[in-house]
Amino acid sequence: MILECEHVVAGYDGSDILKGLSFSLEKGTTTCIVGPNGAGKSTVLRVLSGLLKTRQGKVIFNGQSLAGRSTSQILSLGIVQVPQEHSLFPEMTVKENVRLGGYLLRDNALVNKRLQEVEELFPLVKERASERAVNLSGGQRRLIEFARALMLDPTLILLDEPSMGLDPKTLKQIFDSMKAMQEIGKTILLVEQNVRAGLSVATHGLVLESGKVRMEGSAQDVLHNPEIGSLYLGGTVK
Ligand SMILES: Nc1ncnc2c1ncn2[C@@H]1O[C@H](COP(=O)(O)OP(=O)(O)OP(=O)(O)O)[C@@H](O)[C@H]1O
Repeated sequence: MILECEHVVAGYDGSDILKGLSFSLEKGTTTCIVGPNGAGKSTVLRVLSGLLKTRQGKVIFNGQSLAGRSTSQILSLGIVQVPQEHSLFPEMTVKENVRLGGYLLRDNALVNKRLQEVEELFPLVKERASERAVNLSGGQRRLIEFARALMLDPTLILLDEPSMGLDPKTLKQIFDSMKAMQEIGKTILLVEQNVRAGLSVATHGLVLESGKVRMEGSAQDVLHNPEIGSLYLGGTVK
């Protein structure tokens, strides 16, 4: 297991949102977290990236506890998050934005090597290298955010609703690029409102309800579970 969450309690102000959450991620898998609004899906990602501290329980990543670690320490350990809102610097070029993803490396030769690897996986990085990020479409910006996240060669990539606001054609590119990241061995934890598409790209599914795991299993099992189907997939999600 690359990540283990054990009885995690976490929340905001006076209220607990995650109420004793336990789950684990196997290396190289893609897990899609689904569940109703407010279930705590994004909160899970915030805990794993260190933006939110746990109140109880523990998170073990690659054999090490995340307790007391800052967001940049967690980045160095190999967990990187692509946030829900777009996060490129609009006036900087694509290449400058992607290079920034390697800011913790402090070794120019290594940054250049990583940039080359990332360009191979995401040709758009090279094709639009000197374009300012502001000139890209929403889907292209998302791909560049994925590319930037890969600069540290992370073990675990957290994706918070990456398809938000994108048209169906662009959506396919986003999901294809997740598959490409899977193929190079990355472990992915994905929160996706587009439940069917999210579970289709994933190997595992985790159903969250009121801050607890309602069901976990293979993505196909979750996708075809009649109860889950009627709750989250019935009619509204294509
Ligand atoms: N910064 C915050 N301060 C206070 N409460 C918050 C904060 N962020 C989220 N919450 C609350 O925590 C609960 C869980 O939020 P979270 O974003 O994890 O849900 P979610 O499952 O991702 O749902 P959604 O699909 O609506 O994004 C919600 O009730 C939300 O209002």
